[in-house]
Amino acid sequence: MLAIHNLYKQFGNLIAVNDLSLTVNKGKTVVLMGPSGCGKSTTIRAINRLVEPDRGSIILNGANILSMQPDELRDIRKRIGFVFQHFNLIGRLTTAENVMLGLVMSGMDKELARAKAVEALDKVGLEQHLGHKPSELSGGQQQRVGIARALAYEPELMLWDEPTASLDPILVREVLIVMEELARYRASTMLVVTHELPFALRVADEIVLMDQGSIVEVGAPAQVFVKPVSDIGKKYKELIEYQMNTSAQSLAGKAE
Ligand SMILES: Nc1ncnc2c1ncn2[C@@H]1O[C@H](COP(=O)(O)OP(=O)(O)OP(=O)(O)O)[C@@H](O)[C@H]1O
Repeated sequence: MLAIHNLYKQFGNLIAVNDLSLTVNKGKTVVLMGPSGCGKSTTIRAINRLVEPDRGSIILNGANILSMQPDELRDIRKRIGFVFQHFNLIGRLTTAENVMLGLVMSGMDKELARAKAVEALDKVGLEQHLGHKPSELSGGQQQRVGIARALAYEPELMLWDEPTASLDPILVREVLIVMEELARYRASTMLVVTHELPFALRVADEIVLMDQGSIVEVGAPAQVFVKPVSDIGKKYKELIEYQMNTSAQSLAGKAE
């Protein structure tokens, strides 16, 4: 279980995250949404201390990540998978080698690391591409390698920071399908920053809406997007209604 209490981060005069508290229960998928610049990435990056908050606590299974020393932090990072917007694969390495690299560098035997890489790549549907270089893969496949790289550690918590934001829209779907499968069938605990409304609607156990560094609304998708109480929630509701008006059914009507 992940519990964030009173997280606060300022960049110069700008308050990026303002006394934010949030809980993610084991096995649940929580989707963090909100306008650009509202502090979503800063929050999620603070969890494995890619950003150093000014104050607050981040408790994962009883231990406060923000008070950990470097060696404890190194260990906890192995238990937290992080999928970034940019996949940062190493071009001269194969798919399997990219996934193995972190495991081998953290001291794992090469054969075992390879077996874990193959297993993780199988989970994201890339078992046929073990020997391919990133340049031989589509953007969606490259991001699935990025997901496998995080999964190979068998993390207890998966953090996703806009994993589809740099993808061609046509390739977004294959990544969302993998994420949905992980959320539904593999009982990972997931905190996801995304602007993908269909994913949030289909997969989230809970939606957390942020605005200007603070949480403004929390609830199940059916609550937040159907009966919103916050201004941001109301804007998402309008957006969903707008998108539904261009659904396949109404397109079919136009084609007749
Ligand atoms: N390293 C930094 N130095 C200075 N300002 C920063 C830094 N990182 C983030 N910010 C600022 O903090 C605020 C919150 O940024 P953050 O990236 O957390 O927002 P976000 O909600 O993830 O936005 P987006 O959806 O556009 O990624 C923004 O105003 C951003 O410009």
